[in-house]
Amino acid sequence: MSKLREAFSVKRGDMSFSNHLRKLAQPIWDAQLKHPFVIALGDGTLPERKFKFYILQDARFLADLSRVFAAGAVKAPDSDSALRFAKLAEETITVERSLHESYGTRWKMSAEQMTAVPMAPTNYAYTRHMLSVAQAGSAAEMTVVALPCAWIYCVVGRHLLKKGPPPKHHPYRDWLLLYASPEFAEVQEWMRQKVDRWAKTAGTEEKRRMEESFVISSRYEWMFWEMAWNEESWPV
Ligand SMILES: Cc1ncc(CO)c(N)n1
Ligand SMILES: Cc1ncsc1CCO
Repeated sequence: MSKLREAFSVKRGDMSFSNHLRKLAQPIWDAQLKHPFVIALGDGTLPERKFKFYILQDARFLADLSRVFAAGAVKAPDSDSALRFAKLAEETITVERSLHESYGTRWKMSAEQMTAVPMAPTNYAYTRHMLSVAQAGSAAEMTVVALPCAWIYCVVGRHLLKKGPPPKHHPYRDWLLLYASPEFAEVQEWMRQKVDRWAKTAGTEEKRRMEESFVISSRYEWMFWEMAWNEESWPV
């Protein structure tokens, strides 16, 4: 596109709302790819202890993300969207259960022991943020608050596998393959379509809330890596 047409289309506001959101959060997204946890996860040098901390927190995170999708099924304005959110709620529980099974065996922990792990501060704050927006907001706001989860993991997964599939002996191979998969990419594509559609009829105030929720969720995604890297705990 020529510079002139580019400037013209921006002026006319041709950019989709989801791309507008991503642009707002771009510095935060760039910072994730440089986070030491993400780099070490990709090259396989991440200490198992930190990975274990992350997976145990993430299992609890996914249980709440599933509730956020379930709220989407309640709020969806049409039955196709309701069905898709209900499926996402189900799939998220399935992914959470498979974490319990595979890593439970590896670390000799029962499902009860895994769910009894207390949430670290950042995980608690992030999931409260999502649950509160999902409960108080519209279907569009619910979708936006959960969009960085699906979209950032897709970007991170693909970034880490840019140079090709992980070798058979890579300790975090399954994780990388899950998030770099086309099936996972489809989740954020569908959510973006919904956001772009619903943003067309959203008011100025609602759009402002969507921008705020998206940026806050993006920040919490960065903070989740930081939480796991530092094995964060409650100060008192
Ligand atoms: C913290 C976090 N964000 C996003 C995903 C992927 O949805 C995940 N598994 N965990
Ligand atoms: C968004 C998301 N994150 C982990 S599982 C899931 C739902 C679809 O696999």
